[in-house]
Amino acid sequence: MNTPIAIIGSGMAGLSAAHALTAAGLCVQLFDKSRGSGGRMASKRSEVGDLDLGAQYFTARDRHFVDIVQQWQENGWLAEWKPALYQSHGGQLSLSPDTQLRFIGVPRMSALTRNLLGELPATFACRITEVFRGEQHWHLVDATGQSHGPFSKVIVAVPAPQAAALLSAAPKLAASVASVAMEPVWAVALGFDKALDTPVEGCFVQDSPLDWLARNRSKPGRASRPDTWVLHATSAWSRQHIDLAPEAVIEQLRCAFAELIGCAVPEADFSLAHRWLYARPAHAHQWSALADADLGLYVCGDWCLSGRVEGAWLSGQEAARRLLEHREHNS
Ligand SMILES: Cc1cc2nc3c(=O)[nH]c(=O)nc-3n(C[C@H](O)[C@H](O)[C@H](O)COP(=O)(O)OP(=O)(O)OC[C@H]3O[C@@H](n4cnc5c(N)ncnc54)[C@H](O)[C@@H]3O)c2cc1C
Ligand SMILES: NC(=O)C1=CC=CN([C@@H]2O[C@H](COP(=O)(O)OP(=O)(O)OC[C@H]3O[C@@H](n4cnc5c(N)ncnc54)[C@H](OP(=O)(O)O)[C@@H]3O)[C@@H](O)[C@H]2O)C1
Repeated sequence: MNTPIAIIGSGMAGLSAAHALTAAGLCVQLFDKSRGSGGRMASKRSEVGDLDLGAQYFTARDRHFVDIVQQWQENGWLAEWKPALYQSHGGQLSLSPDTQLRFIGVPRMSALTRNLLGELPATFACRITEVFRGEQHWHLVDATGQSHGPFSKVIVAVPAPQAAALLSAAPKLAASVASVAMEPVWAVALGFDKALDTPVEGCFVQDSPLDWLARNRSKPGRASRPDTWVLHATSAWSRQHIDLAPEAVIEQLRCAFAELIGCAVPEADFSLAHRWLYARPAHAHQWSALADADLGLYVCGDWCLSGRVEGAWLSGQEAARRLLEHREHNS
């Protein structure tokens, strides 16, 4: 049997690499520090239903990604989201329809990555802290000190600041990855027993602590009651308020929401806040994926490209392609 390939991170990039490698007949083993797959495409189960706190939707522009998105849609894992879209500039709210196709996992964003995970071998609640190479093979050590291996190659598919810490075996690679800054985002969910009196279902926001807001019930497959909303702060606001208590974040973003939405906003009947420390890369890159192919160490993630779901998928594909290419040349 093949010595398996370790993939650290079961977000879109890690799952994309896993699919490309298993399609080529190789064995993979995924590891994730969370209890499930999906990473920043996660959805939170709550008393008011599932809430997509990270990625809100995604677009498909690359033709390979367009093709796979179509397959996922045919499998019933995705739906198109057609919200009544608004924009807010300087406090002025206006309708902002466009023709962009936007996709979401159904019945929650994380359903897509759960479907992609399928039966792939994966170890969850396992934070990898060390990646080292023995004489012939790679081994991983987790936060409890347990070691995992042997593996023929390793793909690190986690946000850049977390990846850099795992790359001490390849100092040049580690230095490139460590140069990538990622920005935080505070996300807040609000639930109202009595629906808000507004036609807004999604809104791109400028000149506010908020960057984006979405109304859950406008998304296919979501509960219609209570009326729940997800608000994202800008990265600048999130950085400035990084250590603010969640209750204070909720109140400040609720006030910003009330100022722009153009209808009465009562106290929320439900609220929660989630802090994404590494939400998006500070700058876009055109790296696709990074590697020390002779060592057998590969790095991928949205931050190698656009900082979007599409970029994460493309980056995972590229890491797998480079691994397979190197393997072929050396066989
Ligand atoms: C608030 C927010 C809103 C967003 N909105 C959009 C949007 O509307 N549209 C869009 O296209 N994109 C959006 N994005 C970006 C999108 O979510 C990401 O581009 C994409 O999900 C990244 O996938 P990834 O696999 O590269 O990384 P991740 O999803 O971060 O996956 C990395 C995985 O690695 C795991 N991990 C990390 N360190 C370790 C370790 N040491 N050991 C084991 N496991 C580890 C994590 O638990 C995680 O599951 C948004 C992101 C956020 C945070
Ligand atoms: N919050 C986070 O941490 C994020 C991390 C990574 C990505 N984030 C957001 O994801 C969205 C995905 O971008 P894309 O796939 O390119 O989607 P688009 O819908 O095309 O949006 C891109 C960008 O364009 C502006 N925009 C698009 N449509 C409209 C419209 N109808 N009216 C007004 N503006 C529109 C908008 O940019 P602004 O700078 O104007 O707000 C969109 O952001 C994308 O939203 C990322 O921010 C979040």
